[in-house]
Amino acid sequence: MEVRARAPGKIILSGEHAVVHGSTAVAASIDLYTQVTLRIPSGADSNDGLLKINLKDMGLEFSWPIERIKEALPELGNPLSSQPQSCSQESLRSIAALVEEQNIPEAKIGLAAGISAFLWLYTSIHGYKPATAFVTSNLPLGSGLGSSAAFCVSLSAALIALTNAVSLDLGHQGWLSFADDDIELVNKWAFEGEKIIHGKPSGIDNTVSTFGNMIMFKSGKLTLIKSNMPLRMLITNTKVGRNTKALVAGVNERTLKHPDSMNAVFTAVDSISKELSTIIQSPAPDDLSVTEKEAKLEELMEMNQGLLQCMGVSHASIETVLRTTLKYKLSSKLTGAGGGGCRITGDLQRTGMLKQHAPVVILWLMVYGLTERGQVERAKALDQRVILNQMNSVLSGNVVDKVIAELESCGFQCLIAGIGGKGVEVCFDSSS
Ligand SMILES: Nc1ncnc2c1ncn2[C@@H]1O[C@H](COP(=O)(O)OP(=O)(O)OP(=O)(O)O)[C@@H](O)[C@H]1O
Ligand SMILES: C[C@@](O)(CCO)CC(=O)[O-]
Ligand SMILES: [Mg+2]
Repeated sequence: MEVRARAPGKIILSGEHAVVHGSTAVAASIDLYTQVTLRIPSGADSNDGLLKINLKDMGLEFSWPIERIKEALPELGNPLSSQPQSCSQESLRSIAALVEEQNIPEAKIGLAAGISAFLWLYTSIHGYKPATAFVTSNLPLGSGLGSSAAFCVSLSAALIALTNAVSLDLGHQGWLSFADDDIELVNKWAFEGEKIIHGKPSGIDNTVSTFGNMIMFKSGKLTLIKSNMPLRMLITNTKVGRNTKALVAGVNERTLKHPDSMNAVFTAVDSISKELSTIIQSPAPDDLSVTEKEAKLEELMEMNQGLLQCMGVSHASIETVLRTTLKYKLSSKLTGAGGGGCRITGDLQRTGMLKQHAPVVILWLMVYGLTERGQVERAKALDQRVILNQMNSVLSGNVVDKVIAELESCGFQCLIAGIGGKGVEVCFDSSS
């Protein structure tokens, strides 16, 4: 039996961190994916009695004799794939011991969290069957683009697809979506995996990776957003090391120290996310309103970035990107968990995690109307005379090319991502 599953990464347009404390956030899927191929051997083909995970991009493989897993996690003999379970502290300790036996290279120790989530999800859903999971991804790990969620969602989808808990057409050619109830199950299992990696996730990352599109999310509930604006994002990767779990814990600590002030910050973020989603969804009847909407979105983004600074999750490298884009009158904000304040960076350095984690932080800015493709889209939406004026001023400066060149000269990486595409899908057909 073999199945492939793929799940997208995400950007958060507004509300990261505050969403963990009950505020509204807005997120969209991006066209970068993690893919998991799960092979469960049948009959004589025993896979040597091993459970394996092969991280193809990194050339790493980890494996455990099934007997060793049985001994470490004896309570998982009767897996209940239709009932997502949280990993107990005791199971977490047993899983940590199984992961430690693998001697993960020091430079890749951040992978331990992902491998732990794999062991929990696999054994909770399939019990003690030998199998191999192959993983590939074009998302940077630990960057703010939801690599952990895309990993947990694609893994959960592949695992669930090979159980009786869902009904899928095994003869279908090409990529296939889950039915409504089944997709909820994938999302719930993925959330259990995210809990192992993040500590205290809000669930926004696994939800947007599962359902795709653009979503508004608050206290575990999602509302799909239909954007009436062709948004494009320039994502800048500052390549500064960070880790979501530590950053979320840092905001939590600050909230315990200054509950009233931090709650006021979270309330402000809630309003920003709500206003942002109203603007994105509102119809654009005339030229002026499109421009006005863009200006308002930029302002809201700037305000959200200021509040993220209050939460202590910005970073000197993020400030450099902000200053650079501001020179071209473009607003940016960090997306995802951010880059760590001085105190958290201190903690990370002490535990050696700064060195060990994939070193990236992402920022984004709107480039609607500023790229060549954006010009075409704007041309469709706006009056030709107005466009010519705007195009002239934009093209003479060639803003996006200039800002990208300057950001890259600082050592950052830039990419323009498509947003709001499909969520998780599976495929049983090895030819596609
Ligand atoms: N393809 C993958 N293979 C194995 N482990 C992965 C993979 N993708 C993510 N992970 C696990 O997730 C961790 C990164 O998760 P983390 O939440 O810190 O960052 P992120 O999800 O990229 O960013 P954010 O949560 O801010 O969006 C990695 O260190 C690893 O343990
Ligand atoms: C920082 C955070 O808000 C988003 C990470 O992408 C954490 C979460 O919501 O789980
Ligand atoms: Mg994550």
